[in-house]
Amino acid sequence: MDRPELSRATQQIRVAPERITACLFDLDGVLTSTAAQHMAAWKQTFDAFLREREGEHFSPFTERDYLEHVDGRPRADGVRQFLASRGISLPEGSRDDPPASDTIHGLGNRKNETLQEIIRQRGVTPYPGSVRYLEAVRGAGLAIGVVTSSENGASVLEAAGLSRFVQARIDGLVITEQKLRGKPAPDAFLAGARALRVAPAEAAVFEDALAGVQAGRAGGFGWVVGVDRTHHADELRAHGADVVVSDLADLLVADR
Ligand SMILES: O=P(O)(O)OC[C@H]1O[C@@H](O)[C@H](O)[C@@H](O)[C@@H]1O
Repeated sequence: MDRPELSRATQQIRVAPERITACLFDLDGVLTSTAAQHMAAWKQTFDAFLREREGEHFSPFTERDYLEHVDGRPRADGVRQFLASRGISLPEGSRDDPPASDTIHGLGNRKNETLQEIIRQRGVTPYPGSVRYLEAVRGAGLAIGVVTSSENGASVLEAAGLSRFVQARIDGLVITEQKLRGKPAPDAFLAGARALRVAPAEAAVFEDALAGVQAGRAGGFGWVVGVDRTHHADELRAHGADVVVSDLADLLVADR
């Protein structure tokens, strides 16, 4: 006869394949719901810029533009890549350009002002399934790192109450400081693995951005998990995800 209490007691929760000893999480859209806030800030910034330049009949910034050119990439790379897709080139400028300047960095800083205002209004929420997964990963004794292109990484983690899980953080500021190439290059994830003292083959990458899964694949990571919150699972697979889930809690499988 089946004895449910007994089988529950003997169930183990498996969080990742056996070879994995460390987990490297992207932040926006993977642990916190801030990907939508980034997208909204980029849309406001680029639409105002394009309207000013091209008049009322400008072609607006779309979700597709975000996924292909901006999502997951460091701020200035996103500006450069999106403008290039529209055949626009601006002077590079420098990191401390005022937000009003029409330079790559000025436009990036304009977006950052808008992002911070949106975050002030809406706050930062962690995905409940991601918190459950982080708890399970920590409980299983795996190391945890966050690898995000965002220069706001530390404050977003703190506001979401997730800093307590994180043993190593590679964020947009570290990427600039250490002159790492941004995603889709694997550099930031490789730096995360080094910080946790694991080989890439022993580490898992969790990413919602096409550029991010591409970086995980390029770095030779042991398990690349795509997180699909905007119906782009096939593209995540095509860019290198081994598995795609819609929520990290879906990875918590009972293993008897
Ligand atoms: O402008 P920030 O906060 O430095 O963020 C840079 C990029 O960080 C990534 O995490 C986001 O996916 C992108 O949307 C964002 O543009």
